[in-house]
Amino acid sequence: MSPLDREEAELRSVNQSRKENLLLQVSDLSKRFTLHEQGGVVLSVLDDVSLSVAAGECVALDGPSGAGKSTLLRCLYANYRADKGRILVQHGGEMIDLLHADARALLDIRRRTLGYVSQFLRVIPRVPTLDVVAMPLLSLGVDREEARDRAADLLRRVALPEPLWKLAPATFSGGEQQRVNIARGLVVGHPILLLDEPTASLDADNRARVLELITERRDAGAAIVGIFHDEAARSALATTIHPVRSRQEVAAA
Ligand SMILES: Nc1ncnc2c1ncn2[C@@H]1O[C@H](COP(=O)(O)OP(=O)(O)OP(=O)(O)O)[C@@H](O)[C@H]1O
Repeated sequence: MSPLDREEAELRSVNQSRKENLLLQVSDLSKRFTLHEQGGVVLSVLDDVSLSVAAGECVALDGPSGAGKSTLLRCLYANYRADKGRILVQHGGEMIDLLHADARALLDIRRRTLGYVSQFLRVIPRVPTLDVVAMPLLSLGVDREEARDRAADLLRRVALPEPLWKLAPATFSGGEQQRVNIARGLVVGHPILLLDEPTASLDADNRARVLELITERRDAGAAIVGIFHDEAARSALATTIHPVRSRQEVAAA
């Protein structure tokens, strides 16, 4: 393909994204790991993955253990750098390719547009839960009182008992930590959400609360990509199932 043809194809795909209100468009994404400490073995995990997510859609990544679901989610958050392909994200009215975004642009995309709820809570020690949840809003410049009010609303929605709000979450149970993680991940109201097993450690009541929250976000127009091993979560949330099938091709160095 000549540079001119490529430019034209890119323009066509950007215009198409606008028309369909695609918030995330992934094309031909590949990722390999080179295990330098194990003889330089190369593990080919993602091979030409393409998917797109419009406002109000939830794509569930499906595939056996080791297929590359978490790797794909991490690539979409640019935690892992994909080797090839495009990850177009609608940010500030433009489609921006995460693979070519510089550190400053990436930070802004993560602050405003792209939210990620990992499986486990990672926080700065000794910060009270209410501030942990309010922090993403503070980093956007939201006033402290308003940030804390919005954090409190979410902690109420996930039924985290109020006496715990002033404590740091390090000693909380697995399910409590997961609910803090979800509250923090949803507090900004990012238009694109990446969810890695958001209900894995929750009992039935708390799972239902969290699913209701995420469903509300989806129906309000968020574009979601998630891993949901939990069948109840998947059937409540997914509008599309996207199979992930790693070829698990291993090559010697
Ligand atoms: N940082 C890394 N370095 C080397 N290999 C990795 C790395 N991260 C993932 N892998 C490999 O990539 C493959 C896919 O892993 P991944 O965690 O994405 O699978 P998954 O589909 O999410 O599995 P599960 O459902 O068990 O969580 C695995 O073989 C794993 O060993």
